[in-house]
Amino acid sequence: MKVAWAGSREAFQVSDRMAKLVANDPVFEKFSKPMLGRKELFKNTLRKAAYAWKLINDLRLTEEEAKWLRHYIDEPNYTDLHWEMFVPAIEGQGTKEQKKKWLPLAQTMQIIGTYAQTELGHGSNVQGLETTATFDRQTDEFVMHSPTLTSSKWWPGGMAKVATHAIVYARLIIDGLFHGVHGFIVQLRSLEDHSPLPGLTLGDIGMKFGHGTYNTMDNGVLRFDHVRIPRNQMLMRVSQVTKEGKYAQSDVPRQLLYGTMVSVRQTIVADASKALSRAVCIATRYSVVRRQFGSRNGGPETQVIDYKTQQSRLFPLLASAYAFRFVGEWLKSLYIDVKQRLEANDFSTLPETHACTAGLKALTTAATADGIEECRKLCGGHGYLISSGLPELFAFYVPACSYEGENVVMMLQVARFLVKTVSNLGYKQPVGTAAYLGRVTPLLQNNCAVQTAEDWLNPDAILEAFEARAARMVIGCGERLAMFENPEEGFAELSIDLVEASLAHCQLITVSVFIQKLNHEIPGNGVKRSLEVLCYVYALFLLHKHQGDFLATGYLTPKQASLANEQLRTLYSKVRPNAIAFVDSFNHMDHYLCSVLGRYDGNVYPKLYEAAWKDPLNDSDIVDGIQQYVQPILKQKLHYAKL
Ligand SMILES: CCCCCCCCCCCCCCCCCCC/C=C/C(=O)SCCNC(=O)CCNC(=O)[C@H](O)C(C)(C)COP(=O)(O)OP(=O)(O)OC[C@H]1O[C@@H](n2cnc3c(N)ncnc32)[C@H](O)[C@@H]1OP(=O)(O)O
Ligand SMILES: Cc1cc2nc3c(=O)[nH]c(=O)nc-3n(C[C@H](O)[C@H](O)[C@H](O)COP(=O)(O)OP(=O)(O)OC[C@H]3O[C@@H](n4cnc5c(N)ncnc54)[C@H](O)[C@@H]3O)c2cc1C
Repeated sequence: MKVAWAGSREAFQVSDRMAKLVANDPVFEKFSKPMLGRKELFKNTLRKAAYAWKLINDLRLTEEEAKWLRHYIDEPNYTDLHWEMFVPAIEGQGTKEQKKKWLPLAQTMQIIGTYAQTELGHGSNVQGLETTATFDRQTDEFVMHSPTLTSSKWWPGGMAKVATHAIVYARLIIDGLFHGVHGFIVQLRSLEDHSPLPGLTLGDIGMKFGHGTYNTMDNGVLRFDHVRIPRNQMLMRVSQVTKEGKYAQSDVPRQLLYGTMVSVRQTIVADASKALSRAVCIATRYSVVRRQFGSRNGGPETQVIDYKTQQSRLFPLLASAYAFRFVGEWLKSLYIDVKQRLEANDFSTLPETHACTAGLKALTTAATADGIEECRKLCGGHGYLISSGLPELFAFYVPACSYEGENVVMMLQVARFLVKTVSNLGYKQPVGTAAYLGRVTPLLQNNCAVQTAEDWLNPDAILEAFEARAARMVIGCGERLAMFENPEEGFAELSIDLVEASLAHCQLITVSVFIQKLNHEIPGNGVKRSLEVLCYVYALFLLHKHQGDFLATGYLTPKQASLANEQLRTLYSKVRPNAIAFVDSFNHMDHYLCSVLGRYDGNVYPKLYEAAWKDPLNDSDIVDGIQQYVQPILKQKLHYAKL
């Protein structure tokens, strides 16, 4: 199962080696992080990042190994933006000459970059950005300027204190004419003494949610006061500006300017299963250790994992972790394919890839963020302790619902793709993830054939149910949209239904990828059978949760919906004996989990007790402030005492 989770034996070995490397090196200790103040926390992260870079070079780690190393170090920092956004932006949007100049510098970290798109006043609406890049023909330069307070760049990770360069997104202006938003490579700091270059105001935007996690990152604010950069620092694969000030667009579609976001959204989907599996591992192990009620004749109480209600909250999350792992793997291969096509100037699959990355990013991050919080509740009161590992994980993870495309905004992008697909149905056969929309007639006419709970243990029945629900919701929206004279008005009016239809479409993708995975790639019958159980749990849990959709679209009868729920309860009993094996298969080491409740050896209570004593408040019996503020209260008889 460890191999099935990792994707291959080789992938398992690489990640396992890196996990051990990090866990066994004292530099990467992290248990004391929540006790550090911001400055210490940040410096500590800089130290770890520098040491990691040294290890990557000294040990000559491959790109894959380096990624795992950074993952297990488990502290967001400036290198995330450098590797995940700055470098890909140059790769995707730079010309050959630009790549030749900038990539070697970035790949050896002689320069450190960030991605400066969002502003104080605009994040989702990229076309609304206000920063200007005005071409000056006399000097062959662009003048970068922040004309308003709301045009201040706001959020870019690593920008406040570390990055030497940024890809800055700004409105291109030539001779007073606006030519849309483009990316520019801008140097921010001196490579000699790291001071901000003249004309730039740079700072940190302040502490964020949680304590020890995202505050390791220096998210920054940046303002330009007429800062000049050479013309050849505009990323010119999509559009070019000549030294005469002529603006030209190549055959490459404008959407490629958004290409870096497609790349990172794919990474975010691939990472969702890491965060969810981490929370599920902690909650499952603890649910086996924790006992409440049910003791008879002085015997042990019941393990909380044996309560059906605990299972009904935990096991769907376990199944979701596996589903997200497989859909992440699938999306990665889709993305690798589109990347190769884009390099060869084939843009045909970009719209579908954009819809998949946007929608699955929204689906997986929302379910993971909610899932981590559910795992905290599944651990009862102890889940609220930092030493459970869950509060920090939650604080780290929730912004994923907002960054790289706010989730609702992303679902609306999926909706645009689906509406377009439906309106083209007469003359363009949908392919890939939208192919089912080409079979609307049977999907709209046929109803579910399930008659017994057992009938739900059938991938075809499940797939058809999810296809019919999505098709009916999408087509329904399309029909209602057609009644509006102004399509944009209609889209806005129906946006709530459109977001729901998009979710149904994305859930269909996750369910069908899970089923495909079982059909083709699982080594070992035992592993395959166990994963089948999880696949059914995932699908039937979604069906139960959204049964309103399945019933309202008329595909299911209430009886069939309740048979699905009956089968789901039976499936929980099949998951129970393997629950620990399922979470051990994630291969998460204690160092990575950083959780007293999720320890591999199950030795929870002594370690919980021991962890409490490490709190700085327990350094002495009488702490600072007691004599000054508590003793006087005890010694005086004031108003309320007299009453
Ligand atoms: C416990 C601690 C654990 C710590 C663990 C640490 C582990 C470390 C490991 C390292 C791994 C880390 C990896 C992840 C890194 C993440 C870092 C996060 C940092 C965050 C960065 C950011 O947030 S950057 C800013 C992101 N901003 C956005 O996403 C903005 C969202 N807005 C948009 O994308 C767009 O503006 C829009 C799409 C919403 C609207 O655009 P616009 O108004 O121009 O367009 P239209 O809707 O009219 O669309 C036009 C046309 O284009 C199509 N289209 C839109 N986008 C794309 C695209 N991206 N690609 C292709 N096509 C696109 C759209 O569909 C339209 O097409 P039509 O055919 O015309 O309909
Ligand atoms: C931790 C973190 C790190 C980040 N790192 C970076 C970075 O490195 N570089 C960078 O450039 N940016 C970064 N960002 C910014 C991030 O990309 C934006 O915050 C994100 O894209 C969301 O945009 P917004 O803040 O403008 O949200 P808004 O769009 O203002 O969202 C507010 C609300 O409005 C709703 N809404 C907005 N538009 C619509 C619409 N059309 N229809 C319906 N509802 C709508 C949203 O659903 C949401 O509920 C980071 C953000 C965070 C939290």
